[in-house]
Amino acid sequence: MNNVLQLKQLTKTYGDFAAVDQLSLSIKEGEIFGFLGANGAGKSTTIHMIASLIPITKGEIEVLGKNIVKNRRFAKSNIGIVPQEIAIYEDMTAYENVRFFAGLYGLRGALLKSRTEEALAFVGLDDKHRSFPRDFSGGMKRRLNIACAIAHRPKLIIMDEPTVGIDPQSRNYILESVKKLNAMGSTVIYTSHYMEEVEEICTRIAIIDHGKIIAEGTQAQLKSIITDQKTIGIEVRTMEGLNLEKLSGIAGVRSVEANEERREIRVSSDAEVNNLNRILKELLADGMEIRAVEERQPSLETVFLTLTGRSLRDN
Ligand SMILES: Nc1ncnc2c1ncn2[C@@H]1O[C@H](COP(=O)(O)OP(=O)(O)OP(=O)(O)O)[C@@H](O)[C@H]1O
Repeated sequence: MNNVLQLKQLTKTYGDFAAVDQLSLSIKEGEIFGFLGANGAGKSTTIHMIASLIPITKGEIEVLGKNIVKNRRFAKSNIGIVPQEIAIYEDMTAYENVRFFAGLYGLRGALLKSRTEEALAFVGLDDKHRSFPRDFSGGMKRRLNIACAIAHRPKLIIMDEPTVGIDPQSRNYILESVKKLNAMGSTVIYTSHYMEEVEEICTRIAIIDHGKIIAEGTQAQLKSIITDQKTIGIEVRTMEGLNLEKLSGIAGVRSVEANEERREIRVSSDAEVNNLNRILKELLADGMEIRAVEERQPSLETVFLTLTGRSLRDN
């Protein structure tokens, strides 16, 4: 498979501070690639350099094998960016907005018209051609923003936290759209603070911290990095009687999570500590009925926390 995007030692400095620090990465055709990082990790700065919105301090970016600085127009026509801040014109109709952005990418005439209509239909706004975005919900504005970025059918679509602050229905719609765009042949870079979204759609992930990639791979590969912990899932008949504090106090236990829906208790412990008997004994002593005990992979959240020392969400 060909590389759609290649970053070579990409660096962006502001004075002495490196927001992006010699970052190298290859993304292949057909991937949905996730950028995971806490606030300030350098995700947006990287994306802005890829989209030629800010200059590169050092290093190189290639889109479909071509240097983006030397082949500006080529790069632009092959990239569609959905920025973090919604970038649409409130005083233009939905149709005019998409037509305007598609026009910037060089589409003209009948093709401009058909692609504009196609993009609006794709995001489910085909009955809103003449409506103004000022009357739209947050989710509809996001969808319009996506239509503006995809009308020119770019090979690479970059979405910078497209689901922040929108209703669950629009969120699902956007996630489904990402999968559909990917199935139709676009490679996607997706950044999000929501770990579940990344787990649901991304084929490969880079964990970015302080402007560098600290880990990269498929979910299974990232999870296998965590070798100093083991996680067991204990399925119970009901959660009644569950005492999380008591379980957390058992020697070697690092975290305990209860999933009501699946009626599963997940206990992560130091790999070298054998505390399974003790855990089960405590549950039985509290009158719980155990249905199954299985080994589980750590969650992506645990991987992130272990590698970066901080949580994605609460900063
Ligand atoms: N124009 C600028 N001047 C100085 N520092 C900047 C500038 N733009 C970004 N930075 C700094 O670079 C670092 C990376 O910022 P960036 O926006 O890329 O992070 P991020 O991972 O996208 O975070 P977020 O999720 O908040 O968007 C931050 O510390 C930020 O303060």
